[in-house]
Amino acid sequence: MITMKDIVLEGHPALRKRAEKLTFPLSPEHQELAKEMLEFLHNSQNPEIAEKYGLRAGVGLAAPQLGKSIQMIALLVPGFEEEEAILDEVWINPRIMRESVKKACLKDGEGCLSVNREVPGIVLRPERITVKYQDVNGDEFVRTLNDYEAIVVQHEIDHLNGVMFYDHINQTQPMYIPKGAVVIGE
Ligand SMILES: COc1ccccc1NC(=O)N[C@H](C(=O)N(CC(=O)NO)CC1CCCC1)C(C)(C)C
Ligand SMILES: [Zn+2]
Repeated sequence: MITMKDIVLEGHPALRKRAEKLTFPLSPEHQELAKEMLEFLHNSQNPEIAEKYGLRAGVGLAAPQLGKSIQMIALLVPGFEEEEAILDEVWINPRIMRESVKKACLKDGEGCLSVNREVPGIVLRPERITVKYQDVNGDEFVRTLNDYEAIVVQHEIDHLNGVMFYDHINQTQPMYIPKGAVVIGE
């Protein structure tokens, strides 16, 4: 099972490379990796397992964070109360096709499973995105997301392009939120 020691930290080259597109059918190794990545997120959101293995509660994970420079991300965005998760899946070769002009940000900024420090600052991202991706079988999907799930997906796709969340923080005014931006978590 994947635990925190398998997740590379900032400074690892895989976090600053463009990840390779995958072809289908996926190799058995890549099929197994997809399963393990989603299982890590489920484990990390299970209080007993997370406690036992010291897992940070993850909502998304990108293959480069495991040192694998391939275009694969796992997403587990919980629903509200006990309803099922909003996103519980692995996306291959995701590509943002459209993005809104309107921006959104998390009130308290972002963190990262590969960053073991607080990096204060607002991370502005398009509030709504349309993403094309393939599932582990190679079937193609187009999906429009907004708000929190759009932020998670953009954070993970950034990892496939060697981008870290703090690359988006305005160095001169890190806390500045432009007028008209949607603030999530208020
Ligand atoms: C169940 O957990 C939650 C429930 C409700 C709100 C938030 C969370 N958890 C998170 O935001 N978790 C973050 C996360 O997984 N990531 C993913 C990551 O590092 N991917 O590479 C960072 C988030 C920052 C914005 C979007 C993803 C960490 C870095 C704090 C572990
Ligand atoms: Zn991250």
